[in-house]
Amino acid sequence: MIWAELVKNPRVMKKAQEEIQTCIGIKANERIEEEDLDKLQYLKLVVKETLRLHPPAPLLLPRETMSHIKIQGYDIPPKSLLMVNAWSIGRDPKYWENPEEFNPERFIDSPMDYKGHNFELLPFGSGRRICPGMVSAIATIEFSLLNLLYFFDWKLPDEKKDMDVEEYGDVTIVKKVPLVVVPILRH
Ligand code: HEM
Repeated sequence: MIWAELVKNPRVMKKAQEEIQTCIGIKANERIEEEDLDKLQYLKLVVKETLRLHPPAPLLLPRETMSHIKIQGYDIPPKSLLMVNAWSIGRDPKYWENPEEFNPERFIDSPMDYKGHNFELLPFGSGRRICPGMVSAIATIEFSLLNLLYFFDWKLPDEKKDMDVEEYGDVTIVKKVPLVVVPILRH
């Protein structure tokens, strides 16, 4: 979904590429190293904003209550199945300004993170069942994104006017209509 959002929001794609240009420049050996990621702030915000709008596991994993509990005035009996809708929380106007807008800048100077402490942003869940693959997943996504933005510009095929960001799935979700974008070599 990152590519769908970046192609739909060329301003964001340009800004992420300008940051790469400024902070990494053109590398003589043409190899991006993992340490290069430390220099990039905006690219990380792009990933965070994508996970807010498009959490790949939108309902996390189900929980079962062990005892009688009360949540926001509702009585929940023991052994009830609870689902947490991270997708909907990530778009709730009570917590997010212009929630449908793809705007990585919303995280500038914000302590909000996806590590399970901020319940407004839960793409990896929270608590003792939080995703154990989070660090590895983030490193892989950021590193792949950096490589693809460093080496290529991306655009819609000529016959396409706009990029849709509709999703589809159940436990995990993917882009509903397969992504078609054209890479243009930069270096
Ligand atoms: C963007 C990538 C990923 C996302 C968004 C994601 C998201 C999640 C979420 C939401 C949960 C449920 C957490 C909860 O209910 O509190 C979960 C569980 C889990 N994830 Fe991930 N995950 C990702 C990548 C990975 C990777 C790369 C691995 C393994 C290398 C992994 C392994 C697991 C495992 C084993 C669990 C079950 C943990 C348990 O039930 O105790 N995930 N993940």
